[in-house]
Amino acid sequence: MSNPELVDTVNDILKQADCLFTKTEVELAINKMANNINLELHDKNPIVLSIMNGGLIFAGQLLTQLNFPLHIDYCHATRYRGEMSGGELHWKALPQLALLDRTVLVVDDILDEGHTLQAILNAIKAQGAEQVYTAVLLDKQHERKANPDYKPDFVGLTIPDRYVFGYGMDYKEYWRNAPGIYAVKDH
Ligand SMILES: O=P(O)(O)OC[C@H]1O[C@H](OP(=O)(O)OP(=O)(O)O)[C@H](O)[C@@H]1O
Ligand code: HPA
Repeated sequence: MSNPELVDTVNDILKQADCLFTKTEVELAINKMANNINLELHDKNPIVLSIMNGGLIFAGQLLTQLNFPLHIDYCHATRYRGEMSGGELHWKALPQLALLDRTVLVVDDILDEGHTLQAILNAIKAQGAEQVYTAVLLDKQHERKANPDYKPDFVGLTIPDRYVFGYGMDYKEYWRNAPGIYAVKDH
């Protein structure tokens, strides 16, 4: 269903947004993360678990730069569901590979309040994974973290407390394809 008014509105969101990081800057951050992950996980035969949908683009770009044997799987947990603030976590797809005694690298786009990552880590540990690492492209800076002591193993970039989209992250399910990290005007 085409909807010219909607298309205009969605285009305006990108036009009015503030670019926090360009494509080049994000790519550089992902390169650095890949180098660190290569050093740390090269002999661990890990499962790289992408968290859909937001983790899709980051995981895709990261994976081609990992230079060691690994398996790929995904799960889908969502608590924003097209909104700008999070609610209850819904599991839409669980990992298919057996995680027992494996090293798992969880790959997601953003650590915001951290409820999503904590729930995923709990689920992975409950399945008997030997070791769990986390890689997030963005860590949002604020005082609302579910677990303020938790730090991901690999972080690409830190961002201020604004609602962002691009590189897999959505604004009302749009602009996951935006080639940079953008903050919505006035948010
Ligand atoms: O740290 P939190 O406050 O829990 O938020 C982070 C999570 O929120 C987003 O997912 P979302 O629920 O929007 O699902 P989606 O990836 O399918 O868009 C994002 O991709 C992270 O997984
Ligand atoms: O700032 C955000 N943008 C997009 N998705 C998100 N999920 C948590 N925080 C965000």
